[in-house]
Amino acid sequence: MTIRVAVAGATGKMGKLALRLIEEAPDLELHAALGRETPLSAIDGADVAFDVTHPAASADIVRHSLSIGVPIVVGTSGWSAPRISEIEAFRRELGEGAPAVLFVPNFSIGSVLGTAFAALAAKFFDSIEIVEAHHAGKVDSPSGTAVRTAELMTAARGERGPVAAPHADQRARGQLVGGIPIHSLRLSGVVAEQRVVLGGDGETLTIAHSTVSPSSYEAGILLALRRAPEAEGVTVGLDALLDLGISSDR
Ligand SMILES: NC(=O)C1=CN([C@@H]2O[C@H](COP(=O)(O)OP(=O)(O)OC[C@H]3O[C@@H](n4cnc5c(N)ncnc54)[C@H](OP(=O)(O)O)[C@@H]3O)[C@@H](O)[C@H]2O)C=CC1
Ligand SMILES: O=C(O)C1=N[C@H](C(=O)O)C[C@H](O)C1
Repeated sequence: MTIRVAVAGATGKMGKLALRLIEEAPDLELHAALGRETPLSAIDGADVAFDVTHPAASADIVRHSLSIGVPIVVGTSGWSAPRISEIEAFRRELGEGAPAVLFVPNFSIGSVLGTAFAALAAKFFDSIEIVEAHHAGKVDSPSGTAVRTAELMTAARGERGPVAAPHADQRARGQLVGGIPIHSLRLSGVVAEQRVVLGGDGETLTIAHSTVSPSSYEAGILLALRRAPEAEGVTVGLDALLDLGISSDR
């Protein structure tokens, strides 16, 4: 079966990457390539929508896609847990049979594993801080990956409770997500990096991931596009589509 894909953000870096992958894949076909000015009705009739736009535009695209019965893969950043809850409520209003949404903070397999390892380690340490670095053109901070990592680590701590983040009221201590400080660097020469540093009694553990080329996103994009038409409900994170053998409940 051929999966017809509508790409929102088609003029951007990720959109162009998706167009190439669709062109090369025998089981995928381009339904529509949406630019900033393209009416969202161009999505109508697709088997799956793929959103890689801007945090300010993504919610309208997701809502439109759900309203017309098209499942959607969302790669755009800025989807924190409270914003995802709003989409869950919107889907419930649409009733049974509402299409699936796959929020994917990071399509890179190494990044997904790094986040899963961080969640696994979270309850064993007193202190946790995240340092993420991205290319200078990134418009949002902290990164969606860092927010997701902090949310999963906070949830995984359970009864251990929040980490110690002394002097967190000082601006240089980063932005707190779930009590975990996130420090964002925006630099020429960088694609995307994340370093989770955990501190305990007489030791630190660092979990670091680097995307050195956008090619790291390709396998994850293809996996998400192929799974979305049969998916149900709201899924967050590519880990849900992979057999990691460890749990990272949201
Ligand atoms: N999940 C993941 O693994 C990854 C996610 N991302 C995220 O994907 C998103 C896109 O990244 P990237 O391709 O690098 O960014 P680009 O800036 O290269 O492209 C952004 C795209 O979104 C469009 N756009 C911008 N503003 C709006 C708007 N208000 N309404 C509709 N369309 C708009 C742009 O159109 P125009 O050309 O007209 O400006 C362009 O097509 C970002 O949120 C980024 O963080 C990026 C890499 C990996
Ligand atoms: O804007 C980017 O480039 C990226 N954005 C995503 C994020 O915010 O985490 C994913 C990846 O880090 C690249």
